Amino acid sequence: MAGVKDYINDNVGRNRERIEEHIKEILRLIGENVEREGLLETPARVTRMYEEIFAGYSVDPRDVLGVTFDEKHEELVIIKDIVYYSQCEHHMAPFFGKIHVGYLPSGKIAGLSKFARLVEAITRRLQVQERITSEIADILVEVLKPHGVMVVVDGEHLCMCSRGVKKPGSKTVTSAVRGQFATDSALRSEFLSLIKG
Ligand SMILES: Nc1nc2c(ncn2[C@@H]2O[C@H](COP(=O)(O)OP(=O)(O)OP(=O)(O)O)[C@@H](O)[C@H]2O)c(=O)[nH]1
Ligand SMILES: [Zn+2]
Repeated sequence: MAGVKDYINDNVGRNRERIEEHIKEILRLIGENVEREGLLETPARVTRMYEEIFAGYSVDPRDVLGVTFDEKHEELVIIKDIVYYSQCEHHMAPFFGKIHVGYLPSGKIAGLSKFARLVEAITRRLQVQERITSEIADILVEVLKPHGVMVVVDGEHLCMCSRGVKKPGSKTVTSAVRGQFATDSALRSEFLSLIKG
């Protein structure tokens, strides 16, 4: 498994030639001329792109929160507007949007950049938006053991825009609440109003 900061899919690296060959074959099968100039490098380019967009498989999301600090602050912390790009597992089409994370620390905080790294590790895979939302919440609960966590994700799914039902601009919003956020509606409202601003 690659180091946390490498963020590259090492399976793709190991299987580069075979992946390139399969992409070439798909191009042939859709009726393309794989010998034309514009496509000569495409299998290699797509393979390099897979190294990036599927980098999450080479990172254990728990590891990115490895560095934590003991801190007395036990009130709301919000990291909002974390942009993500993921690939839907049904069509392998991109979906993207913003992720907002709030938590109530119980003596342990994580470095702010680690929340964005957690998002990267979870979204750079084949995913559904609901699972992204609950995985972020559950991993934060597991590692930081906070009093509560709330995660809100919005997403625009290209499989609903450029194909299929063709509804560009429609947004999916998902949320997950854990701990105190599940029982305290004022806390949920505070979080929601702060992520709007
Ligand atoms: N719940 C959920 N569904 C998703 C997500 N990404 C894509 N989908 C949906 O996955 C479903 C797959 O449905 P299928 O009927 O098997 O596939 P399809 O024939 O291509 O469906 P259409 O998109 O309706 O043309 C579609 O309704 C997609 O909109 C996601 O993150 N969460
Ligand atoms: Zn899809």
